[in-house]
Amino acid sequence: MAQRVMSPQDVQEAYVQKKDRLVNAIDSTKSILENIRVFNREEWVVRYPQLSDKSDKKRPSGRRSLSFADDPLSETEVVLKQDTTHSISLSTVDENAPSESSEQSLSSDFHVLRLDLKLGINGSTSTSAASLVSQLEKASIANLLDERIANSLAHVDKLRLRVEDTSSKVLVTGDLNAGKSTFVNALLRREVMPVDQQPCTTAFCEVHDAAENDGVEEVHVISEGATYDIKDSSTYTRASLEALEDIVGDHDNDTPQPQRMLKIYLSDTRTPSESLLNNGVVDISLIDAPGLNRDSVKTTAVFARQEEIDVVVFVVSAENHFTLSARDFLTTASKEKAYLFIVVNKFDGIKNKEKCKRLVLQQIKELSPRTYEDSEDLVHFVDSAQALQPFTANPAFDDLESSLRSFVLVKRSKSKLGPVMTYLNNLLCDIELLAGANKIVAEKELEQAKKELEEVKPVLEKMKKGREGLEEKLEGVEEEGVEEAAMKAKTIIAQALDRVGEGKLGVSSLTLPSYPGLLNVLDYAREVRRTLLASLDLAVKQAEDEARVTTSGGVDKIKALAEEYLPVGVERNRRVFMPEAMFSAVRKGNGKDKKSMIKRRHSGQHTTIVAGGLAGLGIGLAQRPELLETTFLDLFDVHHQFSLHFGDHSSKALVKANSDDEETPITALSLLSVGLGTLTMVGGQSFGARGLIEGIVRISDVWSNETAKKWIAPVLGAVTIGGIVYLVLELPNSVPRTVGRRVRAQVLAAAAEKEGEGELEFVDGHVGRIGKETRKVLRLASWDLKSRFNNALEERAGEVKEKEDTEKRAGRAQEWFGEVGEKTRGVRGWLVVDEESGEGELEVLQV
Ligand SMILES: Nc1nc2c(ncn2[C@@H]2O[C@H](COP(=O)(O)OP(=O)(O)OP(=O)(O)O)[C@@H](O)[C@H]2O)c(=O)[nH]1
Repeated sequence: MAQRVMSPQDVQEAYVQKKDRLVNAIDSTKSILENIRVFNREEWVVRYPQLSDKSDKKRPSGRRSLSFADDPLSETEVVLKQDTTHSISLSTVDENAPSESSEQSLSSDFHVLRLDLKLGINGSTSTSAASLVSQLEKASIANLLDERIANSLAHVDKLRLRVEDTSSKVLVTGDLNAGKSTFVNALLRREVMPVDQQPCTTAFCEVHDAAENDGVEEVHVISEGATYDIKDSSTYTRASLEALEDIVGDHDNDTPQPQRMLKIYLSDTRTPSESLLNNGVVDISLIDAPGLNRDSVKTTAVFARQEEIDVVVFVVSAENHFTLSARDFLTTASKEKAYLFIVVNKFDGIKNKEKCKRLVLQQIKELSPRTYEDSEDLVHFVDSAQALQPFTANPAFDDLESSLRSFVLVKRSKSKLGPVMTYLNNLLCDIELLAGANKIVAEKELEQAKKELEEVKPVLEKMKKGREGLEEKLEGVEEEGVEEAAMKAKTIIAQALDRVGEGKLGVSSLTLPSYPGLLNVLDYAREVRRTLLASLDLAVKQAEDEARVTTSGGVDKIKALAEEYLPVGVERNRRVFMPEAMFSAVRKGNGKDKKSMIKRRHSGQHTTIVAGGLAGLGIGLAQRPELLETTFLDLFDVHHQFSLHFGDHSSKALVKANSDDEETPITALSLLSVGLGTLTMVGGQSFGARGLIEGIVRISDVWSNETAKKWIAPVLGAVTIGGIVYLVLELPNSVPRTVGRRVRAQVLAAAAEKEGEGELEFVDGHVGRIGKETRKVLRLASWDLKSRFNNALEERAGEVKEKEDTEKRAGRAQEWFGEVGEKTRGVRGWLVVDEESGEGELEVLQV
């Protein structure tokens, strides 16, 4: 207690410092809490940690299992450390680190921010709590936490007001006639309170600095039942200081009166360093309570318990020592409030002062041991009446006064700042725990996001790079396939058509019918025609089959590209390419092929590609009646012979045909020449066209000769008969040729009619159709792959974006919670200095 000589200024300064530190701490805590709320709302759902410290013998001390209210089953082993400032820090367990043995029993639960999440009746077992709590969503827990923080903020606001409130009340009480009023007057250095040898104080007289009442000295008698408000004059009646004696003593002592409350405003002219009321730090008000008697002990005891009473000054007469009621009160009060200041009054009149002191202290020791321990500060032997004498030195009373001032301030920091500090300290602990746990979550999430990004990002990059290549390759496959199919088709069909034109079969798999004899020559011609047409059909079919093979190859290539370009986990096209479904629409008319036509297998997850054919472009020639019609012309093709030799344009109009034939000059047109033309056709091989024409011209010369007219007719007749015979004999060979030529021409004509242009539309039409069909299938397959690829790309991009966002958010949260932890530790640092103070020592204030 060496520091008790500390000057009142020092005490005040220390108090002010402490108060300021506390206010700063409150403000910092508030801002931290507000930031947490904002962060919780805008950036990161703050998780509510649960630390279980199940007594696990194997678990090194300080280790806890960290889980979260919204996810009670995920447990992380953490180390809970408390440093010299009692600051809590959480860190994940480093298995390699040596386990430190910490003897401290660390609190691992929330004090202030605790959420009552245990909904069950016996929610104490972690399993039942876990199962109940797991039903709570992360967000709703965060909301609960937010609410809790909001409440706590409101409370902190109240605490701040309390800390900043500089008013402090000193209750003066004691036995009847102990000299309480005299003591109060001595403190005020004025005779304000009525003093009488008879017990006179019947009201609680609260003395304030007149500054609080605009400098006016007066008495406010608080109306019964009203809550005093200096600004509301209806709650009290005014009276002058002079009337005080009347008010206080204005009744008969025999009838108990309800305790009245008075406010007395006094100006204290002394300097703040001398004045108790106007001390510049706290607005102390003195309350002169009625003397303790049977009726008022309780009232006074209740009064003493009130929060705003910082110090209880107990006045006891040195002459009487402690009466029964005094003992009663002291016992109660010392239990309630450990801070009692005892004034042993009327000491001047005591003869054996040492004995008196000894006896009084002995009694105090019994009644309030803690007061006894600090008796040098807390027990004063004075004479108040003496102190009131002007111009008299009274060191004992001066010492009392100085002690009382310090005591008021120290007790004040105990009673007002202490609880605030404790609350704040607990709150800061909670924030540290919250920040520490959330930092760990953020770290984990960050790691997870990083790990996932490491997997997803390269895939995305590869896809991005591969995108153009894939498109190019797909285009290549399509073009190549179409080109190949078209080329093959062209070769096959054109060759077949040329062969048919020469009277040969378009494909080798068929055989021409054998010649049945002259009588059935027309049937023969019809049969030849049909076979030739069928061979053309087959050629087209062959071309289609080739296209199927080509397309199939293309589809396989696209599949290979899918394997190459689509990342793992993306669903491949599960459709199965069915080559027979290509060109299927054309086949519709063909009963035989119906089965192989369009097979849609709904079984399983396979669906067939249905490639529609191009209807009507010449396939199924052998079924077309207009082409099957066999006429005389199939036996003797007059038009052909005519155009062969004279190349007439009009004949060309009739038979849009063979442009390979060499152009011949146009001469006169006659039936004869047609006939001769027929001949020419028959003997085509041996005579040669030009020779024959020359012959005809020579014959025409003979025609004009008169003598020749006589023999020419029979000669001509014989030649004609011979020719006919020859023609008939030649029929088995000539029919296929004639029919073939006609068929080729007709087919070309029919196709051309359809197309309305160009002569080679039969071949080109089929080639175009086959190419188109091939393209259709390949395009569908590449489109599928492309869309799969693009979807996958988009998905990966989205995933990467999401992961990157998570990474950013978690990174920020980790940093942020780290900062909060640091800040919180800093704020706690300010408090700890104060917290370490002992019980009621003045030295605390010497920080
Ligand atoms: N000699 C001496 N007399 C004192 C002292 N203090 C008070 N007295 C006398 O004791 C009597 C009672 O004093 P009060 O101050 O009225 O006592 P109180 O405790 O306020 O009385 P109640 O309020 O009625 O209980 C008065 O006659 C005072 O003059 C003191 O220090 N020395």
